[in-house]
Amino acid sequence: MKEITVDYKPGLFSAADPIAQQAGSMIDPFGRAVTYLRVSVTDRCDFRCTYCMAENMTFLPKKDLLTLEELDRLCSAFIAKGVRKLRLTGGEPLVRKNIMFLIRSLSRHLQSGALEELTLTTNGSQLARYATELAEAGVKRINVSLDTLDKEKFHTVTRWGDLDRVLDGIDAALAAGIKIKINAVALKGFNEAEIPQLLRFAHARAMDLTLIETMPMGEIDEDRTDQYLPLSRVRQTLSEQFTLTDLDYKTGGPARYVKVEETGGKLGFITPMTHNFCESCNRVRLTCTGTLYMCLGQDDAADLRTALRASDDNAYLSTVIDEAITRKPKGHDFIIDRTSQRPAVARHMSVTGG
Ligand SMILES: Nc1nc2c(ncn2[C@@H]2O[C@H](COP(=O)(O)OP(=O)(O)OP(=O)(O)O)[C@@H](O)[C@H]2O)c(=O)[nH]1
Ligand SMILES: C[S@@+](CC[C@H](N)C(=O)[O-])C[C@H]1O[C@@H](n2cnc3c(N)ncnc32)[C@H](O)[C@@H]1O
Ligand code: SF4
Ligand code: SF4
Repeated sequence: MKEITVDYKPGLFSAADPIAQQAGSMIDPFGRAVTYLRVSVTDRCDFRCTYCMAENMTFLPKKDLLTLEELDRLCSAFIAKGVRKLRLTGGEPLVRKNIMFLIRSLSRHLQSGALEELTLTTNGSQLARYATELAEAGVKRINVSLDTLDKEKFHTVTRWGDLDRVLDGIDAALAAGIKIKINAVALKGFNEAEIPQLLRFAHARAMDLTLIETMPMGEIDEDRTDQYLPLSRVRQTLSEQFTLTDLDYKTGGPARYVKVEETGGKLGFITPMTHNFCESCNRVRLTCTGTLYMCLGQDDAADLRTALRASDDNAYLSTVIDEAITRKPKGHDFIIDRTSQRPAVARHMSVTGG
């Protein structure tokens, strides 16, 4: 982690940008406004998905985690600086103890109008328990990760997961009035042939489906080459069965959407490997220890925990965030190629929550 020197000059990188002139905006060196914060509230999870975690993970000691009050203070500081969309991730966000305390507390920013969306990305295992409370707290839309509808394959890819629990969770969230988008990582030779079935499953329940290219994160020996499936290939195959019409629909996330005419639903493609979307990046990531990553695919980070604990006043914290934003890189350097000498990003996806 780089040491931070606070030498921030407001407007230094953004004087020409009209958005920058709005009070509180965070503009990076490439003129991109940071309006989306993803917060990994825990590094722990009740699954061990093969593309995300190692089989034997060592988790952070609980004493190293920010408290829920501290996470609230950090999120609120970002909202004061222009964040309009906040997504809780993990690890699995719903396994963090008392998570509803944080969600209920953050929902005040929805009520005040400062925040447009408070949402989460979840593996769905705890949704049956939390769906009603989430809806009551103002969560209108969530993303649920689901790579296969085959019980045994589900257990294989998640190592620990139970498909029926997730399906029950999805039903409970839909019944509570929460909109769902299904996220599926496209995995070569694993769920490739099943994508039409996933599509029909999602669209029959008025859920969008987003496919994701696997990214090379994790230990150096956790090579993703065997799992990687370019979505250009998936789209080509799907277009032999379905009529796909490009849409201009935007969520603030990285997916590009098409309408599937036969099912009437939306299908999104998240293509960090084949069609990099970094030029429109609007997001940064906060971990449960208060580390701020300016890019999912880079190691540079800022220590916000120290800044947070240095003073009860947010002024110093705000200058540290501003300085970090000046270091937001242009994009990632992911390469999936076993012959490449370039290492993958060494942290697991669960640290930054995808
Ligand atoms: N390379 C890269 N991948 C990202 C980024 N944001 C999201 N992803 C990938 O997309 C996946 C799905 O993200 P979600 O957690 O569903 O969030 P989202 O795509 O912003 O969700 P929506 O608000 O529904 O658009 C993540 O798990 C990552 O794998 C990003 O900034 N860079
Ligand atoms: C890290 S998980 C955290 C939230 C929650 N546990 C879940 O699974 O939805 C967030 C997202 O990251 C995705 N993901 C994990 N590892 C990935 C990888 N190597 N490449 C692409 N996406 C990945 C997962 O499929 C999931 O949709
Ligand atoms: S993708 Fe989500 S559910 Fe799967 S191991 Fe990672 S954090 Fe857990
Ligand atoms: S890889 Fe980095 S720069 Fe590109 S979209 Fe993701 S966070 Fe933004």
